[in-house]
Amino acid sequence: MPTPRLSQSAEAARAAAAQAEFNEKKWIWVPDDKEGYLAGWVHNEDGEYGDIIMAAGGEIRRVPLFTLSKMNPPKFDRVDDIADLTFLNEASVVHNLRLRFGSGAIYTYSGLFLVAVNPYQSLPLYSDAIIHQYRSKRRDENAPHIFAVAERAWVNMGEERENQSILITGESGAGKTESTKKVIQYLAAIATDVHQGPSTPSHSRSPTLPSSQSFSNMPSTGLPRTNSTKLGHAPTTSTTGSGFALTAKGRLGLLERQILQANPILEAFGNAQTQRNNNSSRFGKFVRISFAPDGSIAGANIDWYLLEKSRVVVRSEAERSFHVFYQLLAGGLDLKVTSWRQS
Ligand SMILES: Nc1ncnc2c1ncn2[C@@H]1O[C@H](COP(=O)(O)OP(=O)(O)OP(=O)(O)O)[C@@H](O)[C@H]1O
Repeated sequence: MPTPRLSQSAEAARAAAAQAEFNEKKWIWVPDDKEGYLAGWVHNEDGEYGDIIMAAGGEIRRVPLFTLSKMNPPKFDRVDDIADLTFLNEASVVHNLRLRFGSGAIYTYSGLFLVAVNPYQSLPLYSDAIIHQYRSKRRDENAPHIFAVAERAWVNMGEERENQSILITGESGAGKTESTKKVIQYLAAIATDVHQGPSTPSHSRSPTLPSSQSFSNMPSTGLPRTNSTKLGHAPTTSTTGSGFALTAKGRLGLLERQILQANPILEAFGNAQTQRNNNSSRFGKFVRISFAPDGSIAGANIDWYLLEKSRVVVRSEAERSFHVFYQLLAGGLDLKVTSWRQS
């Protein structure tokens, strides 16, 4: 057996020490108004209450025992899949997401789901190189990522010959619209790969039946009143750049570009600055992408629901109307379009 490298043995020693320290005490999470949860250990239990020594500072807090949550051993820190935690409680989930976020990992699995924590800054996570890193890989071969979800849907479509859906949900400003764009970016790149050539890696077989994948990003209330846009016969006039013009294999096909470039138009008419989000979608969106038997994109359809039309005439003072009005004014005044679009 090869001798472990120093860094590996140092890491193992650190883990063993952390585990030994953990074993010495009854570690728990204490709810905290400011921090959410703080680490501590039980010093003394007395009926329904316990005296807890807080890990940061050594302060002793007397709290009801039912408010405490069990802590997972340190080997579970930064685990890729929350479902792997021994103690699956809110405090442990928040702790894991926080640790991961602190080291730049905004994505974490939770069983079949993917949790995305909005970084509110541009991270180098969506380049062509990263697309290739996720292409044809199983979920456990890479760190959690929205591309892995898109890849899984793609592979399932081919293997099961069934339509696939990806539901993206969250509160306003959580990152639903951005996540939807990343899924489309990935699928467009894959489809272009299929178009362009033979280097499709092993497990990424092309689907053998026409099929479709859909993504919805919908408000949670009300009956849908839908409108729909078909892509595939669109005029050749170009729209503003999508930011996804090229894949590592070359230029995207016309359809792939149309799908990506529809977003700025939709966002101009349906998005507005709110107090929570500078580019808030004021409508629900259902994107359907159809694939041809060879795996290339055959067409796309976008349904939209429940546009908040009242925003045109009434809104709070701190918010704005739909972007398009400001863009028209800016264009008319020969000014630069304001920076509502960040990507
Ligand atoms: N993965 C990401 N990387 C970098 N920034 C992001 C990411 N996701 C979201 N953001 C930032 O957060 C902002 C809000 O995200 P987004 O518009 O996707 O939220 P949303 O959930 O669609 O909100 P709403 O329901 O109000 O439309 C984006 O404009 C962007 O600045």
